[in-house]
Amino acid sequence: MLIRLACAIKETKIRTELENRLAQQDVQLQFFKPSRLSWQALARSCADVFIVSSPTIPKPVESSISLLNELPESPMTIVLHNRESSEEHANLLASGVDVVLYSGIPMDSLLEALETTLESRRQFYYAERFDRRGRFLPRLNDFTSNSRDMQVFLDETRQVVSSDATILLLGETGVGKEHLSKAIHADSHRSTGPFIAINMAAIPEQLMESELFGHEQGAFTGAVRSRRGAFELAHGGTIFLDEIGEMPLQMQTKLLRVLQELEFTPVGGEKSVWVDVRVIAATNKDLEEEVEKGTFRKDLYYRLGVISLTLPPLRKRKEDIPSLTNHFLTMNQQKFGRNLKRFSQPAMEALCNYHWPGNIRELMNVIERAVLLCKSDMITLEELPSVFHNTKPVRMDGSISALSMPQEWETMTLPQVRDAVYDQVEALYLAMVLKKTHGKIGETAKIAGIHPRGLYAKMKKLGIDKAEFKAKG
Ligand SMILES: Nc1ncnc2c1ncn2[C@@H]1O[C@H](COP(=O)(O)OP(=O)(O)OP(=O)(O)O)[C@@H](O)[C@H]1O
Repeated sequence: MLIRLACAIKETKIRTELENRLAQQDVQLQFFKPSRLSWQALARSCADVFIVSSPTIPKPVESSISLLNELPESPMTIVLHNRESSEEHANLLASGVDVVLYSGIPMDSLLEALETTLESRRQFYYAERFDRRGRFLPRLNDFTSNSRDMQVFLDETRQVVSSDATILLLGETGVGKEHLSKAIHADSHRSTGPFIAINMAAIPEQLMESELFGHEQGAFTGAVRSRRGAFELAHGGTIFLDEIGEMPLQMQTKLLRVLQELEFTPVGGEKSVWVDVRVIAATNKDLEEEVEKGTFRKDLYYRLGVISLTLPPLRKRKEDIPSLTNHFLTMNQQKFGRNLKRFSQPAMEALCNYHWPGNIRELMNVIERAVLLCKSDMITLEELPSVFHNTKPVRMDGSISALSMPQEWETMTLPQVRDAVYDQVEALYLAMVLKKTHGKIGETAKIAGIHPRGLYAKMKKLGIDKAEFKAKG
């Protein structure tokens, strides 16, 4: 992360020295004119460290300093004092200033003292990250798999961890793209830097530029304070751009430029900011198709996809379902203080036969629910949602099979049975039409009488992959 240093310094010599010495570091300097200083504007600069000459502080000093101390960044304040009076020095410290420096000391000593403050700020961020990293960030060694596809995938991933190249992670929703990108970050030489994730689908279009690149105060109505963007926050680490396929074309052009130069100008700003960031982008969209449709820039697609990795869906790595299930069982036992031994055999079989449209996220949720509902020390079929009660796998080859009437229906409610049957019928119908159209979405949607977007959503939910029908065509 870049450290923002806001200065309102009367001594020109100190200003010049600061500019010269800090220019090459991870420090972004902003100078305010001491003669026309607005304390409110200074406070809105979103700085990590303030350095001000004592005569610039409006009276009463205590309230001016407490205004800075209460800012969301919890900034540090350094006051340059032009007199060597220990009483005034003590008074400044008592009003909440972190460091008081006599401006008459040799320049080297002054800069050294300033450097110590900057270093403690770096440690502040490092400590924050270390905590989070220690508790949450997965490592690549945590990813073990019995599936051949997944093993190949993990070998490929290990080969690219140490490089700084941009990665494009592809795969259906919930397959673990963000989880994996955290592991790539934690195993890379950037692990002591921040990991910043930002989801393009979750940001309104008009705020996207500011979210990514920050803004200066007054840049637009409502921008009362300056704000850092995700790229600046990720300095020294990794930025994860989730749902990149949702990024509007205009922003794609800006992103492409930033990826090429690693330099950007915050909205409403004048100076460009340089950052050292590794970019990992992810999407569950077919970007090639988006390029063909003209909704995704071809040059950006190539730039992002220097290394392109596709995480297999859970239904294509069924060998891993038992170990993942047990992993989530242990996790939830700890979370809810339960002591459950295992899954019954029919329950585990049902989990393995299911087509998992929501992938690992769905599995995680199903296990959490089962742990909460379980009354004995073993999770049975009853504790799984109704769709698992018919363990017959849905056939995706387009052939129609008669609906089965499983024994479990005897104990299910009518709405539960209706849901289970409805999903099964929809899956069989769509598979039949996709087979006929050789996986063409537009044509299938037309026959089905629904919008292509609705068709995509249904296929995603039901775990239907159009590629399976293309191959057969
Ligand atoms: N290998 C794994 N081991 C344990 N938990 C995992 C694993 N992979 C994914 N998860 C968990 O599954 C959930 C979904 O994963 P994640 O958010 O990374 O998926 P995604 O592919 O990025 O989804 P989306 O495309 O919807 O953003 C997360 O809570 C994540 O922690």
